[in-house]
Amino acid sequence: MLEYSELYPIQNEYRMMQSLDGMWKFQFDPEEIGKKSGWENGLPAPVSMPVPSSFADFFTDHKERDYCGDFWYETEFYLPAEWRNKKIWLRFGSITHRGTVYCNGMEITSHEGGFLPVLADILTVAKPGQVNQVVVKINNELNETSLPCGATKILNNGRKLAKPYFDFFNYSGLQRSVWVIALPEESVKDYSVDYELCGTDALVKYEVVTTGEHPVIVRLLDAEGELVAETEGKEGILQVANAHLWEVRNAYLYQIVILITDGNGVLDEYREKIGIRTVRIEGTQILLNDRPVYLKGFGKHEDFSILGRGFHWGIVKRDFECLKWTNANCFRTSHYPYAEEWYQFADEEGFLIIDEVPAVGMMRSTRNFVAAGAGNYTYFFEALTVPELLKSHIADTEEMITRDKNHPSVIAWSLFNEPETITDYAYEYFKEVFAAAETYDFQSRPMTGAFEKNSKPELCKCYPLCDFICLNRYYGWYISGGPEIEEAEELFRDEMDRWKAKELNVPFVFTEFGTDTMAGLHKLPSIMWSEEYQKEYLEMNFRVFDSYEFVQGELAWNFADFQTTEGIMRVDGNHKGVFTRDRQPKAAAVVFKDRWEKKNELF
Ligand SMILES: O=C(O)[C@H]1O[C@@H](Oc2ccc([N+](=O)[O-])cc2)[C@H](O)[C@@H](O)[C@@H]1O
Repeated sequence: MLEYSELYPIQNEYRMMQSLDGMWKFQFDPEEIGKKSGWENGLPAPVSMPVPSSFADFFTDHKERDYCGDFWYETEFYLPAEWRNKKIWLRFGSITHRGTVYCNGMEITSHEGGFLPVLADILTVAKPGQVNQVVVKINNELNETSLPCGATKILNNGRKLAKPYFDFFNYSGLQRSVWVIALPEESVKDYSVDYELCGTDALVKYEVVTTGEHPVIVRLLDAEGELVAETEGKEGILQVANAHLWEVRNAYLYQIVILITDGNGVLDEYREKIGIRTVRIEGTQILLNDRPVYLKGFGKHEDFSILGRGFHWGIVKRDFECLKWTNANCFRTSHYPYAEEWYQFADEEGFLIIDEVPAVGMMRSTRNFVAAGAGNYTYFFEALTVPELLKSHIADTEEMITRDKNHPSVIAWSLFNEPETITDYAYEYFKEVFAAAETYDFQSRPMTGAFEKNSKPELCKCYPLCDFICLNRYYGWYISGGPEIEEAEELFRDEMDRWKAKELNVPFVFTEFGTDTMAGLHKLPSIMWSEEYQKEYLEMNFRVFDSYEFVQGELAWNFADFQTTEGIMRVDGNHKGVFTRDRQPKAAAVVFKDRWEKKNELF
């Protein structure tokens, strides 16, 4: 159980909030002198830096864009005098990858892991009715004891460089919104909901955690704001007659209202939109509200020019318009939990999400695709540092599930992407991760992970942990690409036949397949990297998917082109996007649009 509340901040009579988004001060600390020199009291020579944003792509110099090490942010805020009797917190949507928060010069908290909220209790140091200072010391180095995995190289001149074991750029900084929030002394800390359908009615089972002992009232309002159910107690069941279900691309949202009362009045109120739906696996099918659903969509990234991984509602809006245009119904938050607003919007739009922890790069290589491509065994889970990594993995899993567990859009947890899975060491490691994850989700959603090509049916030790199996496969790209595509299809079918022969009786979802494609490069006959080849590759993949009834979803890699570390396999980023980085369609987008229009998601 986390010590602080991960509930998304809201404003009402009892809860207040103030955004700290805007222009902050910023300073690199390559010599690591900040702490010794008292930078927690104010930065000596700062530049300006927008929040939320990654810092990297604002700069025009290599040393700044590729900066790896410690760096600091600073801002000020006025704390309203009327908030005097409240609990005061700073809430960072994330601090990437780790940071220490100071308020008025005092160290408040530290957090490891760059993709989940950080809460800092500043009650004892913040001054109501005055201007207060916030300083954050951040570090963006990669290692093998926290997620995502990588290494940090030190050049001869002492400069540090990130060496990710994955291909997305190591964007960092304050990439999500920052708030000051004021909560009542006794407040709603957390709540969970789960659903059961009984004919046309539904049961909403709930659990509420508060910071005190006073009684709790829970109400359910329909989309018009009319009361449909009410009950008392920190756990209980709300009965909903003629329930409107939250369906794929047809989202009906209720509002849950949680009140703490002391007999004289209300002490706190928390409200949030929720959707009534069930999700479970039965045989080879994924059932949403007891009906099979075929997943259609993409793996994505939080990635955009200039902002890097910085949150902007404009990107959310455009991406959902493009997703809807392709007739998609799902995406995977590869390879880390996204800003919370993505899930809120998916709840509204009726999109399904496979929510992924940042467990990527669990194969020792400067670029995991080199190791993956070569099939090299890298002894990853035999290192002495593995117990510490496991702790971070479980902590991130707890924080992700605690944060996202009430979103109707979230239908499954992905607990890894492309680790080494062929040893008993890997199995023992992931067994612990899955066992922990199970204890955090009130809805017991299906759990999975994405397997790369060395996780073959005969060798992979970890697939039995998964409720459904996700495969990342590149037959026709990394394997037998271009003129060899017919052979790629045979090899692909051969692997699928071997999975089929295992009679696992679980759904399979393709969580990656795709080709790098330069937008505007046309060639007849096709060559690899041309728009024509991307289409031919997809048509081949679709033939294979459609030959196996246990294939219950296809999430292409990637929704859009995205930035990566520089290297011999990437030309200004990864170009497997079906859309360009500025969200314009390549020819393949129409292939998806047509296929998914015909491929009705509900059977
Ligand atoms: O390369 C890609 O575009 C994507 O592929 C995935 O990694 C692989 C790379 C190479 C091979 N291979 O050589 O077979 C297999 C998998 C990663 O999950 C993803 O983050 C990355 O962007």
